[in-house]
Amino acid sequence: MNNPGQKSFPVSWDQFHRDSRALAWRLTSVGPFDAIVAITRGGLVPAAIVARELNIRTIESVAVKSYDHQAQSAIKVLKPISQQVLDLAQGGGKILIVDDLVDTGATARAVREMLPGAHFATVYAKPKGREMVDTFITEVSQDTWIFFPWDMDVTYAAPISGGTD
Ligand SMILES: O=P(O)(O)OC[C@H]1O[C@H](OP(=O)(O)OP(=O)(O)O)[C@H](O)[C@@H]1O
Ligand SMILES: O=c1[nH]c(=O)c2nc[nH]c2[nH]1
Ligand SMILES: [Mg+2]
Repeated sequence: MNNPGQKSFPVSWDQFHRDSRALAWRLTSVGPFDAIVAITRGGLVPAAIVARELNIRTIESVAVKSYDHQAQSAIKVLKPISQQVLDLAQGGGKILIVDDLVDTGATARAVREMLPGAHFATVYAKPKGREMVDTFITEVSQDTWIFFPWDMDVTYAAPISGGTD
């Protein structure tokens, strides 16, 4: 989670678009894919960009929420993957799962279990979750918080040397 001692890695819309396009380029050697499953909500943005680049028109979403239950993190499925896409995977269709990042890997692990043969791609990865991802673009350290453009606003930044101007 986001603690005061963490490093920060702010990402602009422009950078996110470039990094998502780079992900699409990397995925060209893995596909073609029959469908994308975007993990909401953060995965919706890279999924749209990758779908455009790779000409994928069947796009499904899955919503999961992780929470701590008696010191064990559990996952609740808020919106499951449609039967149509599960059938597609069962019939040999190639499915691409997309999220914005993996951190601990808990979200990725849960969604992978729903689609064991799918290819899992994220734009960013932290070390703990990296092994859950097949393809990603940029790795950041575990103590870094990634700030996505849809979570930010333009605001004043204090000078590096301190002071107010
Ligand atoms: O690897 P993990 O430790 O599971 O963390 C990664 C997940 O956390 C964030 O989503 P979040 O659940 O905060 O919801 P959001 O996408 O709606 O912001 C992020 O978008 C990933 O889906
Ligand atoms: O915006 C976010 N940035 C992160 O680094 C992160 N890790 C888990 N969930 C996250 N959300
Ligand atoms: Mg998410």
